[in-house]
Amino acid sequence: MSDSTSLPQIDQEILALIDRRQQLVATQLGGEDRSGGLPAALADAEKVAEKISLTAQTGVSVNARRSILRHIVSACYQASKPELVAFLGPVDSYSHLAALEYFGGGTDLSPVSSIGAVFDAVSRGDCGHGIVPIENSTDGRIVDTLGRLAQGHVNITGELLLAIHHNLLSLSPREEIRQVHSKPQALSQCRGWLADHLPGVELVETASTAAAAEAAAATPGIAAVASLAAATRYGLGVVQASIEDNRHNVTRFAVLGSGAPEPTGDDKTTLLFEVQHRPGALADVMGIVRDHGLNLTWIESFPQPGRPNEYFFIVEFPGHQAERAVAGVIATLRQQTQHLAVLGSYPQGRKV
Ligand SMILES: O=C(O)C(=O)C[C@]1(C(=O)O)C=C[C@@H](O)C=C1
Repeated sequence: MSDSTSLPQIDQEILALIDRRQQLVATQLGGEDRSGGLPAALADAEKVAEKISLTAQTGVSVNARRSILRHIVSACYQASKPELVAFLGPVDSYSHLAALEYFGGGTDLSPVSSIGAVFDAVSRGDCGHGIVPIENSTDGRIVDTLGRLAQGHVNITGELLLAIHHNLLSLSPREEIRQVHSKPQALSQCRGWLADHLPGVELVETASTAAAAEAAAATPGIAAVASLAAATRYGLGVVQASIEDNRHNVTRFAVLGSGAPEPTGDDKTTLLFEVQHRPGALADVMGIVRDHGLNLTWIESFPQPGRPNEYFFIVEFPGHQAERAVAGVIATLRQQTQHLAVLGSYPQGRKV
């Protein structure tokens, strides 16, 4: 066989194998919520890529194997149960990078212009899932996300922890930068660096870091705080890489949907509730969680719009609502709090 005939033939064989794989995925998925299994299938594909790479002495790199297999896995899911995933765009925002990591590059991703629009797309059913930032290790909670979670209508079905490295991007050299644009959270995560290196330069808030990159690409003298992927996409120079104040800057993303994932043995549960306006009410809630042997991993309070001195609380702890201890906490809290909502029990997120 000559090279010119063998390569197309191999490509045909690869595609035929992918079709075979997709048919198997379609059979296995049946009526199930496809995204329950997708992150696990992507993780399995990564293990296969690593295992094969250990025995193969030559050939394509581990990274290439990893991304090819991940793409095949998500494309098979997409072909078996098509759906759209909404994220805060435009493309190459951190939310986009989180969506690619969680759902793989074979899933159809739909950019929208705000966090609220992600919630709208999922609650209206235009998109099967959405992904939104919920908490950052430097800057804390993402208020827009908590406000919309409090309104109900969608569940949390998964999470992902993404390492965030910000970059100063521009068409211009540093000395010609007059304005720095970005999402308030990104500006805040770099405020020390910006104060030290660009004192007095105007900071301009945008709807997302990728929207800032678009603005920087349109006008010399404007810089954006955004991802390296955005630099490539929008044709910007990297004036300075890694300008986040905290080297271990991580943003936790919540995956939104309407389903309820099955227990995996490594899950967490998120609850939202109001407590009565009396001394010790919140301490009582914490006591209930402790008495069931559970360890609170997150607690946030935020004001109820239009009701002074009244707060929602959001708490997270390990375990699934199908497990006895978690079910016990939920049942007791239902009696002792107001408007308790289980926002979701879902697999603990991995950090990438
Ligand atoms: O603007 C983006 O690129 C986003 O995806 C949003 C967002 C956020 O609001 O936290 C996500 C991750 C980073 O923390 C900075 C910005």
